[in-house]
Formats: sequence, structure tokens, C-alpha cells
Amino acid sequence: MSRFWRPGSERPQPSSLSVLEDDEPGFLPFSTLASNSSYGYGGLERHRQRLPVFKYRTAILYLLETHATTIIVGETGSGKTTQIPQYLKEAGWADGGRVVVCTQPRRLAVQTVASRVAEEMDVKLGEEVGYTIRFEDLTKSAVTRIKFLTDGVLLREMMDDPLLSKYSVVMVDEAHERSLSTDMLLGLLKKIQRRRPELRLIISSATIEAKSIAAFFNQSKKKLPASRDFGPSREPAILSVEGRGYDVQIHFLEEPVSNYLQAAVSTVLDIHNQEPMGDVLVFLTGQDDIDAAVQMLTDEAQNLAAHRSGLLVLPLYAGLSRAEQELVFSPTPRGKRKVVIATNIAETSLTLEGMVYVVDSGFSKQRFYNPITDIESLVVAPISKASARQRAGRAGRVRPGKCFRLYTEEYFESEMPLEGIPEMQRSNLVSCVIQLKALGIDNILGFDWLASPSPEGMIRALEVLYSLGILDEDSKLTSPTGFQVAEMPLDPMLSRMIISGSQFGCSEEMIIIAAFLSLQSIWVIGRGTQKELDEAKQGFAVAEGDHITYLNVYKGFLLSGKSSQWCHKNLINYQAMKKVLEIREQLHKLVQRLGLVLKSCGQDTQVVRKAITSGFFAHACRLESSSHGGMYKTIRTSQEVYIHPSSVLFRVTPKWVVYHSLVSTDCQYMRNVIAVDSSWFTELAPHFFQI
Ligand SMILES: Nc1ncnc2c1ncn2[C@@H]1O[C@H](COP(=O)(O)OP(=O)(O)OP(=O)(O)O)[C@@H](O)[C@H]1O
Repeated sequence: MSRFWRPGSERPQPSSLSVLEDDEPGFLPFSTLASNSSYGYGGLERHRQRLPVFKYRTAILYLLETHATTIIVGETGSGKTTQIPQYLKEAGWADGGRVVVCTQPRRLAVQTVASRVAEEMDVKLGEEVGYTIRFEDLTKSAVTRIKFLTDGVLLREMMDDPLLSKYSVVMVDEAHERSLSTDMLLGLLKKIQRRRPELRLIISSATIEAKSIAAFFNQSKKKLPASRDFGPSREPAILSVEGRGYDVQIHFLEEPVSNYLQAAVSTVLDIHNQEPMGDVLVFLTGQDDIDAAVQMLTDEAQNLAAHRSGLLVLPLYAGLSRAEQELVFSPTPRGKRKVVIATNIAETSLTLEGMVYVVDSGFSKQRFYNPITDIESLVVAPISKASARQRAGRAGRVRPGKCFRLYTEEYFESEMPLEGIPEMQRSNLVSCVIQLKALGIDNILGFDWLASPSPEGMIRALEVLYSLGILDEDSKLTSPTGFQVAEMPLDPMLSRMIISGSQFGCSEEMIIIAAFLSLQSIWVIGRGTQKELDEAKQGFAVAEGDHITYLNVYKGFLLSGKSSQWCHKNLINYQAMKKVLEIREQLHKLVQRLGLVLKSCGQDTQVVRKAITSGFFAHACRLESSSHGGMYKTIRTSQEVYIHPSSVLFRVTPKWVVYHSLVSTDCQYMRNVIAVDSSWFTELAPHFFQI
């Protein structure tokens, strides 16, 4: 491999773990000793004390007492996420019914980190340590003292409790990701701190620009009352945690490659042939190239002599079922080498125990919204240095590791941007606007943003919300519709569709459809051939479109007695169907709580499509040409779009359609499409469509 690779000049940081002796005496401030893991009796406790962050325990607790905001920067794997919440609890920050809360940008990280902390504390997950992600709450309000959640869920919690009064400390982890929710959260937390000086804030990451975050928290638009000057310092403290888990050797390519997918597959095979045992984590961009790489490696493994193969290749992306994701975390069978091929959902906070090697393609799929065309696309784009360091940091967590970067060191040093563009500046802002409005922030452009959103994006969002009847002419939430939409943890268009369903007598159907649309796919991809999958779909497909097809799948599933065999036979993902049931149940309760009418329309598919149109009229398209799955143009901006081959309408091409979302590859594809009648547009949204 040395012919192909050049070691990076970046010096590995001194390894804190290797300088401590196994039996080095440590400060043991609490008595829980874990005996339930491979670390052996007391092993987890010793492991905790060897993490770099442990030396900073006293400093962290001191800074928290004396500063309203503390920014903690420490290498990946140094123990920020799993240890700091435990230190806070041990120091009493979760006494008296208070809760320490830690946010993550991704659901998978929330789940895995919470379960690790529960294991370290030797408690049952969901009791003293719990987590909440959208549609899943594993906490008990009277018992849970450390809670992990996504930043989006914490924003939602603010609607019921604007000052987050039950939390003593909010730790915003992986803040470098600059997700839309993280940015909103930081602005709102700054506001809350003015009203609740006792609230403490920790902002942490391995790769954050601490000074600019500190400057943001330091500047105040309003002068604070004099009486508050006796509290903790308003000036944020910055703490740098030195040292990392284990060394990670970085290798760069000597020459750039044109096909990162092929290069990733060859690198895995080289590692398998030449490097000592240890699992491999490969970062690619999305389901398509991950499935292709899994296939290529599985074929290669079959070509190798059976005794030499030993490769266990697994995909990891957001659309997989819980069971499929769990496979990735289960121990690697003896004599095997696990190869996990992941999107950037594995980029931050995750520890996969056997991982020794990381292969970084240098790309990820990123969301880019164009407010002029109103099209949001997922585009394959180069990652930032911050992401590259996070990816490398997935190795070296439980033993030394190596990271193979599929790009040159020159590119890394001189062309790769330091940080990514904040999501705020490249996303559709509809949900963000509605959430801020619901929190009483009327002057959204004047909000204290960490990075200002574009005025065009903001105007477009206000326009869409106005057209959906969610905002009034004064740009305030309408009552009751606007407030109801804000309460729903869904895209506002889906929420609007459910509210219309309640008015049209088909809210039961709308809830089921919303549950299906909240998942990436319910079909089992990769087991049968594409032809088998198409045939399975045809069993449920109708010319009215995908949403009605989902209703048929749902009915079939109930008729089968919610049978997993039935799912297997029809190439339907059983775990996904269980999730549909769960989400439906939660939306059902929510709709009841909001006082909306719950009613089914039976077989009347027209009323169902009308209710969908009343939420999604802005996604109306007209057929321009029937060739190649039908070329359509959006009514709004005359963009060329096509029906996605996965849609049941791919070969039907009705004259008028409404789509749920667009994906862009070589062109813009509509996913989840229904056939509609053009007269509905003026009937349902006369303010939006001129005849
Ligand atoms: N699920 C797990 N299984 C085994 N070890 C784990 C697990 N989770 C954490 N660890 C151990 O604890 C260490 C600290 O992990 P932690 O997530 O707290 O670090 P971090 O500083 O937050 O890293 P990052 O910035 O990458 O999120 C890891 O390096 C690893 O040694």
C-alpha cells in the first residue's frame, strides 16, 4: 500500500491512553462500578478515568460554576459526549428534579451515546439515562436525570416550555455541524440565558471555531440589569482538552482518483489483504453508492477462496431499519472483518468498537436549496476539513487506527474548506420560520443569528407559509391553523394536509400517509431483483399514485394480522411497517389533542388526493412530454422535473401531478407522486393560482 499512499504530515497527538498505566490510581468520586461488559469488573470505570477529558473534570465543573457558557474543544474520542454529562450529574447538576440535557445533530448518535452512558452508569436505558428523538421517547420524567436528544427535539420542547425550565445544563454537542436546528438553538439559548441566568450552556466539538462562537455569546443586543452582574460571568470560557484516545495514522493518496467509489472498494480489498485484522468504516455519500459498493465487495468476497474471504459487508444509512442498523453495532464474528459502508450519519459521536481503519471518500451528500427555483436538491459535494477530521476520528477509539483519505494531501491542505456552509444558508427555511414564529419571535430577520440566512430564502419561506394559510398578512401565525401546524413535528405541508383531511373527512388516511412519508422507503431494497420489486409494488399500485398505494399496503398489512411473513413475501420492510404503526399512533394522539376531527373517508380516493393537494399545491406539475417516464414542468417556476422510477406513476404519466419531494441526480426526480385534477388548484388555493 505504500506505493499508492503517502503518510500525512499531520503529527498524531500524544496518546493519553498509552501514557497511563493500567492500575494507575484514580480519583473515584462515585461508587457505581460496571460489571456488565467486556471491560470486566470495574473495567468501564478504569476506562472512563483514562480518557483525556477526565483530567479536566475539575476544570470543567469549575468553569460551569463560574461561567454561563463554556465552549469545550477536544479531540474526537477524548470523552466529551459520554463523560461530561456524567460529571455534571455526579457534581449535583441533576439534583432536585433537574435534568442535564445533551443534544446531537443525528438520531443514531443520540441512541448510541445514550445507551453507552447508561451502560457506563450501570442503569437501564430509559430510566436515569434516556433519550428522545422524533416519534420515540425513551425517558421517564420523574426518573431521567441525563437526557440525550436531537437538537430538533429540544427546539420542539421549547414550544411547551420556552425557558427550558427543567434543564440545569444544556450541552450542545457537535456544534461544528451547524445544522439548521443547532443554529436556531444557539440563538434561542442565548435569549433564554438572559431570562434564566442559572442555566448553564456547554458547546462542544472536536472541530469547532471556538473564538467565533465565544464572540457570538459575548455580544449582547440588550444591556443586562445590574442585579444580574453578581451571577456567573457572561463572558464564555473556552477549554481545550488536550490528548486523544489512540493514535490514528493518516494516509493520503499520491495522485487524485476520478472514481471514488471504485477507489474505496480497492482500498478496502487492499486493507483486507495487507493489514492486520480490524474492522473498516468507509464513508461514501448515499444509499445508491453504498448499495453499489456493498454489491461490489460482496461479489469480490465470493470470488475469493472461501477460507480467505472473511469479509462481512454492511451498509449504514438513515433509511435502514433499526434491526439492520443494529447489525453494524453487534460484535464482529471471530475470524471475520466487518466492513461498514456509511453515509455521514456515522461521522460524529459514534463509536463502533472493532473499527481500526477508516476510508474517507472526501464527499458527502449535502442539501442545497435554491430559493429562486424553490428546489431543494441533495448534491454530492466535497466535505470540509472539519468533517475529514471527524471521519478520521471514528478510528482510534478503542485501539490505534489508520485513516485512508481518497484525496491528496495538497488538496486537503490548500483546497478543502475549513468548515462546511451552515445549513441555515443552504436550506429551505419554512420549518425554521414557523418554529420561531411559534416561539413568539416575530422579527425573524432581526433574530440573533450565528450566520444570517439569505433574505431570498426567508422571503420564499414567508410566501409559502402565507399561501398555506399558516401566516396571516401581518406575518403572524393564524389561529387555529398556524398554531396547529406549529405543534406538529412534521414538514408544514404535511401538517397542512392533515388539517385539511380533518376538514374533508379523511384525517385517518392523511395520518397514515404522513407516517409513510416520514420514512425513506418501506420497500426491501437489495433482496430481490428490481423486476421482483416492481412486481411486488404492482400488487398494491393504483393509477391515482403512490400515496393511495401506501394506503393499500397499510390495509393489506392490517388484514394479514400485521404479519412479518406477509411483509417478507411482498418485499416490504417489516420494521418500517412497525414504524408506520408507531408514527400513526403518535400522530393520532396529537391530532386528538389539537381538537381536530378524526374521520375516515373509506374508499373515496378523490377526497384523499384533494386533501393532499391542499398541502402540496406548490408542488403542482404539468406533463410536457410522455417520453422517458414523462417530462413535467413545475407550475410555479417552470422547472423541468421527471417522475422517479420508484414511483408507481413512472409509466402512467398523468397530465397533472403533485409531488412530495424532489431528488436530484442527473436531473430532478419527483418522489411520491399523485395524479390530480387541475381544477382543484384554483378550488383549493385560489390565492396561489391565477386562472
Ligand atoms: N459504544 C461504545 N463502545 C465502546 N467504547 C465506547 C463507546 N462509546 C464511547 N466509547 C469509548 O469512549 C471514548 C469517548 O467517547 P465519546 O463519544 O465520549 O468521545 P467524544 O470526545 O465525544 O468524541 P467525538 O467528538 O468523536 O464525539 C471513545 O473513544 C471510546 O473509547
